[in-house]
Amino acid sequence: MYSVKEMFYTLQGEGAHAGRPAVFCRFTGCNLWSGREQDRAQAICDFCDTDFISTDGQNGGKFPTAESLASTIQRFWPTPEGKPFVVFTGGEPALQVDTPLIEAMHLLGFEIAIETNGTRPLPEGIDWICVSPKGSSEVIIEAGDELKLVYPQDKALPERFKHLSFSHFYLQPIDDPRCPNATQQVIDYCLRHPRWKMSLQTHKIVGID
Ligand SMILES: C[S@@+](CC[C@H](N)C(=O)[O-])C[C@H]1O[C@@H](n2cnc3c(N)ncnc32)[C@H](O)[C@@H]1O
Ligand SMILES: Nc1nc2[nH]cc(C(=O)O)c2c(=O)[nH]1
Ligand code: SF4
Ligand SMILES: [Mg+2]
Repeated sequence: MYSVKEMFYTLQGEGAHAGRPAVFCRFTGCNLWSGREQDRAQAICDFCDTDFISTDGQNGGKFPTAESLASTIQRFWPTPEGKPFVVFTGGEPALQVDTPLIEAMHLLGFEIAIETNGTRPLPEGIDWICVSPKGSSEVIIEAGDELKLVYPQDKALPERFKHLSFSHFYLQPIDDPRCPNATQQVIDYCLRHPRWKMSLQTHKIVGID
């Protein structure tokens, strides 16, 4: 059984695929925060910008099989032309994405991306792996396509991750009222350490999902 908060068709806002049309499938639940505001201050990840509790979002629900979830995702793709693209996110999608779901999406011709905190194993076959480390948590996914670190984080400094095997290294300004100058801090860090690039949350800038 897969538990999905919401699904929608939009442009990927972040990272190397920013601007690319994609179906977003947001799973419920996370291993680094309960999702409840009263638990935020104690959470390993305390700056999350997302509601991932329960299946009450747009097109959310429970899906008993990989095929039923895959065919629902396919319905959001507008045309048979081109390569359809799905982004699995959450919450923490690594808690639910499994081999049957990867195989079902590939059978429908989809390219598959994941946004993960990197603390849980992933099934084989995901086409684009984005790892976004959180605070003091241990990252076990040490290779992938992009490492996208929310910055600044006291307990997750960029130096800890720069040796890992990723094709792209991004710093994404933290969207948090406690840190109003995060974008300038990212600019300054990238200019001093040019292996890092800036990732902006462009969907928030233009006002789309
Ligand atoms: C909501 S998370 C879900 C996927 C996964 N749990 C993770 O953390 O990567 C999706 C993306 O949003 C980023 N993100 C979450 N809260 C943010 C914030 N306040 N400011 C900037 N990026 C944020 C995460 O780092 C991650 O790259
Ligand atoms: N447009 C858009 N792009 C995104 N990239 C990562 C997102 C996420 O919440 O995982 C996200 C999101 O929520 N919306
Ligand atoms: S790990 Fe991801 S989903 Fe979980 S609380 Fe942090 S940003 Fe949100
Ligand atoms: Mg988001």
